[in-house]
Amino acid sequence: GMRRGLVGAQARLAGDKKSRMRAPCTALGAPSLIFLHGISTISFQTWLSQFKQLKDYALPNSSWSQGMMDLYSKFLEMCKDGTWKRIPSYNRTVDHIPGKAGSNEKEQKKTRLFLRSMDAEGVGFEYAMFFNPSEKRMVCLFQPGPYLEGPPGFAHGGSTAAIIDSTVGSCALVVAGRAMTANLSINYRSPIPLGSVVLVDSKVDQVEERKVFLSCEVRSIDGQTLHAEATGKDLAAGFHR
Ligand SMILES: CCCCC/C=C\C/C=C\C/C=C\C/C=C\CCCC(=O)SCCNC(=O)CCNC(=O)[C@H](O)C(C)(C)COP(=O)(O)OP(=O)(O)OC[C@H]1O[C@@H](n2cnc3c(N)ncnc32)[C@H](O)[C@@H]1OP(=O)(O)O
Repeated sequence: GMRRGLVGAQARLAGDKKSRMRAPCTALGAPSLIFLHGISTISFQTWLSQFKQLKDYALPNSSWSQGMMDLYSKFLEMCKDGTWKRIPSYNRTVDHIPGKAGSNEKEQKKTRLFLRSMDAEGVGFEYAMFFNPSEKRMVCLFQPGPYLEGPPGFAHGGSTAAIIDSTVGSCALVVAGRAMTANLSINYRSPIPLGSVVLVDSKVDQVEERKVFLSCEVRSIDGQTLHAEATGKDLAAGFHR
């Protein structure tokens, strides 16, 4: 069982020099340190899984159009001087929370982050987010796939709301820590063709205690078409729960 495995692994790692060299040492420090202190904070399973590569869905794949690739490369370029940071994207919310990545394996099978819940590439939400710390701005490059249809050939209003909610929500999360969307109001100005690429551009306008006020615009890559505009009100975790 878990306990015996744990003790066995602990002994093996702590005792046997060779395996200590083999186990991956990272910023977390040598495994023995983890076992000295780690046992009380994270389980062996979680410790191990942090080394197991979580699949980052915000990396280019063959379903991305040239437009999506070009926009991605443009933002990647702007990450070089630190102005922008690429936000990794996993298929479970907890995997984004430092220290919780890969936790409770068996639960892992049950829940999926909504926008990462379709198995095939390109059919649903293809997106990648970049954050600009000095502007408190989160942008999301979004390419809606054919399974997000609302009006024939165009994105469903709920899929647009979902990508806006996730971009605004992630912006509030990064700026204010754990946050929930309390209010999201969207004006739909021009339908988004399926397969096109749009930029969801959100920023924090104001923070008042726990309230985070954000605004967001969804535009075509050339900036010429305003598809939607939104305001969001997120509540940073109330801590009274
Ligand atoms: C940890 C950092 C990790 C770093 C992460 C890095 C990258 C992030 C990337 C990916 C993360 C992955 C996934 C996350 C991405 C997307 C998630 C998107 C966000 C969502 O999809 S999230 C789900 C939908 N969301 C809900 O499911 C919320 C249901 N709801 C509630 O849970 C409560 O309703 C709550 C908590 C909102 C408030 O409840 P509460 O008890 O905390 O606050 P309370 O009621 O006391 O109100 C305090 C003051 O806010 C005002 N206020 C309250 N509600 C208002 C409203 N609706 N409109 C206008 N004003 C409102 C009051 O009027 C009062 O104002 P005043 O003080 O002036 O009277």
